[in-house]
Amino acid sequence: MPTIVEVDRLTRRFGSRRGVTDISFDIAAGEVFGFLGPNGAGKSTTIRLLLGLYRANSGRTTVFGLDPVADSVEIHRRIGYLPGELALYPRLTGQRHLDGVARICALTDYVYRDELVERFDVELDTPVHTLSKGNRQKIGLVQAFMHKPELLILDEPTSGLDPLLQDEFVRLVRETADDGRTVFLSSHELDEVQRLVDRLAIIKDGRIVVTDTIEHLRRQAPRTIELHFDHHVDRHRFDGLSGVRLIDHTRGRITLSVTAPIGPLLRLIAELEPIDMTARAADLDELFLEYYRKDRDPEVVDAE
Ligand SMILES: Nc1ncnc2c1ncn2[C@@H]1O[C@H](COP(=O)(O)OP(=O)(O)OP(=O)(O)O)[C@@H](O)[C@H]1O
Repeated sequence: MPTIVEVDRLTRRFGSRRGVTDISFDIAAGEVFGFLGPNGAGKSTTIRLLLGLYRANSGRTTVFGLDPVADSVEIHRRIGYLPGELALYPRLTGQRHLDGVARICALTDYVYRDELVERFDVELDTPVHTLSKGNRQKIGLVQAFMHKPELLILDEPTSGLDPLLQDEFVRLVRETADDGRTVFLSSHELDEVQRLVDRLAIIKDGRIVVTDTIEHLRRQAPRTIELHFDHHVDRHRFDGLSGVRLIDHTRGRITLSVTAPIGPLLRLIAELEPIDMTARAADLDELFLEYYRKDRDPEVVDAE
């Protein structure tokens, strides 16, 4: 698969404030790539670097093999962008906004646009300042998708959408990827990212802390096992089992978090003869939160 986005040791500072530091990742054609991180992590800065709105202090990035600053016109023609804070003209209607974007993109086929308007039940005839946040967001979504761009860059795309429309959005992204087009999706919503993406990077304090597939992360994610006993069991029996952590211990109940292959633990459990056992599925949220939690860097760094 050709590489659509390439980011190589990119750094952007704002005076003494960190923006992003030494970040690298690639996105292949047809991939849905998640970019996840808490507030202030550096997601929007990365997007602005990809769009050529900021210049990097060091490192390199290409989009479709082109330079985001030097080739911005060509790149912008081939992408659909939904900004985190959608700027619309308050007095214009949704229809006027969509017509404006259609002109810029030289859109000739309106069938897909009309289909999206219907699917998302977009209000086209009232000035946008009278619309709710979710209804404005729907206009932004149609603007980004309607010309079937090769790459979609979506910053917090489902913010303000109700659960039904969030499901519709998931379908739209899947169709886009099935069509061989590429989606870069930035979010701090763990659920949204889990449902949608093939691969993700987690950014924190301006640095990427992990890049992996959802499937691989899920395999590493902790499972929770709860054991019930009608006799006393020494909780230290689980000490020394690699990848097994005791998270709770009350009379008759032991709760464990497990990240290793389950075999050795199951043998020990059988020996201890519990009266009941429940196992909860891999908890990706917990794994993500671990990455989120690890010590925070200060906002202000020494400018070199
Ligand atoms: N124009 C700017 N001037 C000064 N500092 C900036 C600027 N833009 C970003 N930063 C710095 O870069 C850091 C990353 O900001 P960014 O907006 O990229 O985070 P984010 O992950 O998009 O956050 P959020 O989820 O809250 O939108 C900020 O904490 C801030 O210190």
